[in-house]
Amino acid sequence: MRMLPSFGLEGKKVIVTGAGRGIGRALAAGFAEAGADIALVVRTKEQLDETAGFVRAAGREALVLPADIRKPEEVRDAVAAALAWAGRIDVLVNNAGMNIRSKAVDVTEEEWETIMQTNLKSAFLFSQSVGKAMIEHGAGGRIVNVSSVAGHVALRTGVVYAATKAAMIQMTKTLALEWGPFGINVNAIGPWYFKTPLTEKLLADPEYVGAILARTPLGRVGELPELVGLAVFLASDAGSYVNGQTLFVDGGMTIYGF
Ligand SMILES: NC(=O)C1=CN([C@@H]2O[C@H](COP(=O)(O)OP(=O)(O)OC[C@H]3O[C@@H](n4cnc5c(N)ncnc54)[C@H](OP(=O)(O)O)[C@@H]3O)[C@@H](O)[C@H]2O)C=CC1
Ligand SMILES: C[C@H](O)[C@@H]1OC(=O)[C@H](O)[C@@H]1O
Repeated sequence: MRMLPSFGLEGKKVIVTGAGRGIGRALAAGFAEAGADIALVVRTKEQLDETAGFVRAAGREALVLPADIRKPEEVRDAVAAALAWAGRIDVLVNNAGMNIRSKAVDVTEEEWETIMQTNLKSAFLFSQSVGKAMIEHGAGGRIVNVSSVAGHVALRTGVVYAATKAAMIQMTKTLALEWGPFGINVNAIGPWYFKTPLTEKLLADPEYVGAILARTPLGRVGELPELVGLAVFLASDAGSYVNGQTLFVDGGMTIYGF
């Protein structure tokens, strides 16, 4: 028996949500470089088309699926279209997410609903549709949820966002328990700061970056390939016995006591 399993994703059929920019675009490009064909889901079609270009430049196929994942019917339609295109789904990456950085006393019900629907409900509905298809197909599968350090430690970037990311961690464990018997691994990654459109304004503020680095043992923010490598590992043969875990890709931030 070989002692080094494959870290590749040759021929795998993958759905990446929030693939229009930032972490989702990096994940889609990295998964394609690892050999996967990618169904890309996001609202802004122009950004989706750009990401599809990266996937095709890696020699892989890309399916562009414009959708507002706050709408359950659009989630179900996207999964159905991906299944019709690929015949099966091997990996689901629940990446799409957003934040409204309000103080708790200022959070409106509309903000609550938007953040919850985008970050948590959509991830569950995608998991439910894809999980059903994986079980019916009978060949197992992988689900990788993009949570956050905010789901594990307290940040100053909003209580509702934090609640969605903590819920993702528990949803990961529970689905891993329920779907493990079907050979479906469910894991999460918990990023600390990475430079994307979601965080670029914050990371442009030297004082804010100083506060980040003061809590980060590695003394720097992450680079997107460092996050992609972890996600590919979880989707690959090399990660086949990891299930129900949340791996923080955070430079050591979540272990920083004093
Ligand atoms: N960047 C960071 O430092 C960190 C990010 N994360 C998490 O990583 C994930 C990606 O974040 P990041 O890349 O930085 O964010 P970006 O804002 O750069 O990208 C978010 C993506 O999600 C999509 N999206 C948002 N709302 C919807 C919707 N309703 N329907 C469909 N697509 C939607 C956006 O596309 P569009 O607007 O076109 O719909 C976009 O493609 C998020 O879950 C975030 O919480 C976690 C920790 C740290
Ligand atoms: C690290 C967090 O997930 C990230 O930091 C921010 O400011 C974003 O809004 C997210 O909360």
